[in-house]
Amino acid sequence: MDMTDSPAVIKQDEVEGLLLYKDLIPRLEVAMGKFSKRNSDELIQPVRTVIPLQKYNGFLGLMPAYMVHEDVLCTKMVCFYKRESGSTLPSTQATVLVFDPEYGNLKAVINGDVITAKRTAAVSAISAKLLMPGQSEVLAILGAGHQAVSHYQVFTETFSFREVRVWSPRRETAAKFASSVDGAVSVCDSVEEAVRGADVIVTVTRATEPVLLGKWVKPGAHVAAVGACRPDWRELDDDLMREAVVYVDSREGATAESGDIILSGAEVFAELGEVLNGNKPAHRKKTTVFKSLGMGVQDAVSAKLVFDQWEQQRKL
Ligand SMILES: NC(=O)C1=CN([C@@H]2O[C@H](COP(=O)(O)OP(=O)(O)OC[C@H]3O[C@@H](n4cnc5c(N)ncnc54)[C@H](O)[C@@H]3O)[C@@H](O)[C@H]2O)C=CC1
Ligand SMILES: O=C(O)C1=NCCCC1
Repeated sequence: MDMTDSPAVIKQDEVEGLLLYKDLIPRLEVAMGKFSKRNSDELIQPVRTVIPLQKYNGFLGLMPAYMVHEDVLCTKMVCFYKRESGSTLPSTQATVLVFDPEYGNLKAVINGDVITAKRTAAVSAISAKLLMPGQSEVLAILGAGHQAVSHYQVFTETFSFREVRVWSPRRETAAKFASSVDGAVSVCDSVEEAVRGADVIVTVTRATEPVLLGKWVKPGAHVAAVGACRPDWRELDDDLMREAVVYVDSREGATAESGDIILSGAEVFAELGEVLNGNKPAHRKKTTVFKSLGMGVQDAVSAKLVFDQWEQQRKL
């Protein structure tokens, strides 16, 4: 591609076909490991800038990242909203801009919704691979929207659960989710019913108050907590946050943005990257929480994969 060319525009259905978990997961592991080394000669990713859209109960997040080993410079722009429980509007909408790091020209405008869905789910799967109990048989998913679908896909592709359960505040939303995926899913009427005895719990809700209480969580279970990405929003209660060993994607992100961490006063034990680097242990036998906030480097490796494959296909 020449630097005077118009940028490629890569749409949602194309991204869907180009971004596969088998390619994404190892690259995310490398990127998170490098991030945790904090070597600015290799990788730069500041905490995202968040602009409130007060009139619309929303936020714009700007998520730039530069990664030398992948030679990728990009920024995601993601709008996310506090929605009513029954709203059918999307909670997040995203676009990723990819630049040539040498010259600064815009190379691609990529739909960011599939990237956001898949890279978030892939990172939760990495957390589970490291932290879930050895014999994990039951997966519970709280929330039944976009992230629930991508989490279901990668968790069932990567692990073998005997049972998968789902809960949503509206039963019909959970039932619709269950009938849309390939495979059996039990629809639960309460959070307690969904999580009792579960080995792995994924929280992918729009909740702003705790929905998952520590007293319902089996000791030793792993929780991948994906929602509640504002300092005053919660998905998990204080009991769970204080009893669990807490892992995060980025310490700076978590201590700036996670209501579950800030308001509970829970201590962050490690970043996933530190575990991947062998610098911190994975406490598989203890109750663990992975608090995900999302990182620009995760979008950057995803965008690079999509763009490289899009270019290859164009040459055929
Ligand atoms: N950590 C990260 O990197 C990312 C986090 N997110 C967050 O993940 C969450 C889920 O995102 P999407 O699946 O795209 O949203 P979505 O709007 O597609 O689905 C959210 C689901 O949450 C449930 N829900 C709605 N209101 C609720 C309430 N008051 N209490 C409990 N459950 C409720 C419903 O089942 C709904 O389908 C959101 O909070 C979003 O901001 C999204 C992208 C990346
Ligand atoms: O990383 C992301 O992308 C998001 N994180 C928190 C909320 C919306 C999107």
